[in-house]
Amino acid sequence: MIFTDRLTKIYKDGTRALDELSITLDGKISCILGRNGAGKTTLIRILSTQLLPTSGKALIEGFDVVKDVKKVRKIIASIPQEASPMGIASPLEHVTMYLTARGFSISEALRTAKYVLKEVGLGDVMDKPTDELSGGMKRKVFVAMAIASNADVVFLDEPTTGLDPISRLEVWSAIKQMKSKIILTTHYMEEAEELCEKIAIINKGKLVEYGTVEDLLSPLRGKVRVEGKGDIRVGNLSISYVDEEEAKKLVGKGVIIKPISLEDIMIIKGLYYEEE
Ligand SMILES: Nc1ncnc2c1ncn2[C@@H]1O[C@H](COP(=O)(O)OP(=O)(O)OP(=O)(O)O)[C@@H](O)[C@H]1O
Repeated sequence: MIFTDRLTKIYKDGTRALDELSITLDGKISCILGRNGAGKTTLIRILSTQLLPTSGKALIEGFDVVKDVKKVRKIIASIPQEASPMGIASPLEHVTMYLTARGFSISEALRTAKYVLKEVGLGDVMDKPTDELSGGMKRKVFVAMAIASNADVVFLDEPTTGLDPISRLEVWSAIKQMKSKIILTTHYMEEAEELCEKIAIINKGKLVEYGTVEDLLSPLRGKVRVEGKGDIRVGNLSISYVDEEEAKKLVGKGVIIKPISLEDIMIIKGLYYEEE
């Protein structure tokens, strides 16, 4: 369980990236969803003991991320957004070295590394120097490290950013098979819907909503999204939410009708409106 109490981070330039964020993440896979700049990376960096909070408290499985750093580091694995692999080492060497550093025997590390690299779709390139791999493949090397770690809690900061659709599916499938508790940040709604038991939506460093996909979608239950008609403006788009019966009457009248998704929750919460 991950727990924060009034967690605040104010950077040196005065940016308040987290603003008294109190949250309990209790899902097997919990997602932190938010737009660019919402505070997701700041939260992950604090939880994974890479950054100190300005004030407030955060606990991972009961251990304080400031006072119990060593204990926290033992039970977590984290892939930072900006991680980049060492050029000449192969994906297999990367993952194997990482696992041996975490206490795996060499044979166990090799076996696990090979298995996980195949799972994320890097089976054919696991012996190549990583600097010969594409950007998306390099990203997958780090996702594979976190997945293979088998840590109690694994933090994945935007694990599928920059990946093509097939790679994204491979990573999703590997993530679903993990035994670890996972905290994942994303701004892809479909990723959160596909993977996450619990979702926390944050904006400007504050918690906007927390719950299962069903909980979050409940304000719009029974409705559909109509694009091309309505008072809600998202960029150049007019949007409204209407009952299915009402939507049927709009068919053929130059509108697009779509099922409700988490994106709509972001819209009704005001997170996708034009900036005032
Ligand atoms: N080192 C830093 N110094 C000053 N401000 C920072 C620093 N790192 C992040 N910020 C600011 O803190 C806020 C939150 O940033 P953060 O990277 O946590 O957001 P995010 O939700 O992860 O965004 P993204 O989806 O774009 O990665 C932003 O306004 C950002 O500009």
